[in-house]
Amino acid sequence: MGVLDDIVAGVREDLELRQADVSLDTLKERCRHVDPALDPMPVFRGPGVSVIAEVKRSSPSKGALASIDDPAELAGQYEAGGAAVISVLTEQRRFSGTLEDLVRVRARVDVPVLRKDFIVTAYQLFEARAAGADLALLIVAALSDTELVGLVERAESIGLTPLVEAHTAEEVQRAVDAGARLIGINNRSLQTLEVDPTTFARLAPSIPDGIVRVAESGVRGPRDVIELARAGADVVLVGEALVTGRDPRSGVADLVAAGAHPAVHRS
Ligand SMILES: O=P(O)(O)OC[C@@H](O)[C@@H](O)c1c[nH]c2ccccc12
Repeated sequence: MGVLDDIVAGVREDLELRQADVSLDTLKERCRHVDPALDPMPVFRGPGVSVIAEVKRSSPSKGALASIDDPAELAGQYEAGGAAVISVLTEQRRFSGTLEDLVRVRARVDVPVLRKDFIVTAYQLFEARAAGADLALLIVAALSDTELVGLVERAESIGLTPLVEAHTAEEVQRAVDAGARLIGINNRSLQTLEVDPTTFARLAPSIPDGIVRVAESGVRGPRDVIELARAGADVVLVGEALVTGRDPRSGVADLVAAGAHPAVHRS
């Protein structure tokens, strides 16, 4: 069993417990009382490379990265540094995140918030929206075509912008066919956990014009942002470098500055 299957199996177990506790109808009711979702697409489509800054305590590949006792404070720093969107990992077993982290982040910042998790059922989309999320990650490799199409549609119908993550040309095609407007290329394989920084540049050309391109994982600093901008990235998603760096606010600001004039760098 690959790492992804293993993680999803754990996610499904935890999900069953929550579903026994809170009904789908209750979640739908909560969704009616949260503020309407924010749309990240205008900023993503605007000039420069947007930065999605991630609240990430640990990962299966690296173990503990940062304790992050106050995720809202960290998110506030990211926002002050110019992050377009805050990503919050809510997976518990491998990434030490919770939905409560997302609720706290949402209460602090004014920019859109992404629920980063292993979403396999509509219930999790309603959970995300009820917690105040504006975007939700959908990982192509974890889903059948029918599931992917259904979750993209469901997300859109409740105001969530799905970020559809692919790792191969075939997965990019499946994301496009599912109607994704926002596609992430993950430089880290969720099967082997290896980062190959050339993955984005290799696959970006297969994403049709008009779809927003997100480069995910392995971004260490401004130079990588310039490289990815040249390769066609509209957005970069960065976790580890920011949570382990000295100052999250200036860390984000440096990435934003590097991506501010991508046309100059684009070959
Ligand atoms: O910490 P990094 O290397 O900057 O990567 C961030 C983000 O891309 C990574 O956390 C991620 C990308 N896709 C995922 C899917 C599930 C969990 C985590 C991820």
